[in-house]
Amino acid sequence: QESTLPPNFVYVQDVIPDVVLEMRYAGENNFLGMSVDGYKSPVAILSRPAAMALAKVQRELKEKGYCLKIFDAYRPQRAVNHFISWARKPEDTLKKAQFYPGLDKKDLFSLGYISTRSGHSRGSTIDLSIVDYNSGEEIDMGGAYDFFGERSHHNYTNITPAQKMNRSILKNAMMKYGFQPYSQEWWHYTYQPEPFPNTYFDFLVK
Ligand SMILES: C[C@@H](N)C(=O)N[C@H](C)C(=O)O
Ligand SMILES: [Zn+2]
Repeated sequence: QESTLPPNFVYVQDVIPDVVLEMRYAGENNFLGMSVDGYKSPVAILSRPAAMALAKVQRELKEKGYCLKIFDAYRPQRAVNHFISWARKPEDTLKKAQFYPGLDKKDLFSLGYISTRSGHSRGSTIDLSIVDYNSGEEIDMGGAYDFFGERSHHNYTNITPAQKMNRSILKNAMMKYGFQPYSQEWWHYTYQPEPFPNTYFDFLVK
């Protein structure tokens, strides 16, 4: 499997066999409501250093009864371009109620919820949550993945203490192994130092 990838990229499942994948942009359960350009298979790809660090996160969380669940990892630039063309079609509001009820889709980039030059395309950024290791049930983060609004911000206060604690469990484990959080989205982390800080890759996810 690995031989089809550029040097220093790996399939996350090859490094973390028990990781849970729900690759949203390879299917229709996402803010566009359609599979996104460049995603040919529901697999997660990362730079090797990021994947190795993530394996340490998984090992630590597993001891606490949790398992990582990945929603997105490496994202081809053509997928980002698809996001941009989608945002330019104001008449298409198919998934507005679920993913961006309080916002105009044309503002999602300027408000920081989607990037035209995304860390995901540099290969060391990941969107993820945690689930119960045995049941696979998602841990309550006080907001859904890719909900674009203040509820997703790390400093949002109108969630329960348990939900805050759950966000902290993920954040503390990720930061311990070199992943930096993103203030606007509780699920989005970038491994530092990035092995490809200036390269926006466009190979297919397959
Ligand atoms: C679209 C969302 N999942 C995300 O990853 N947003 C950040 C800002 C990005 O596009 O890099
Ligand atoms: Zn992200």
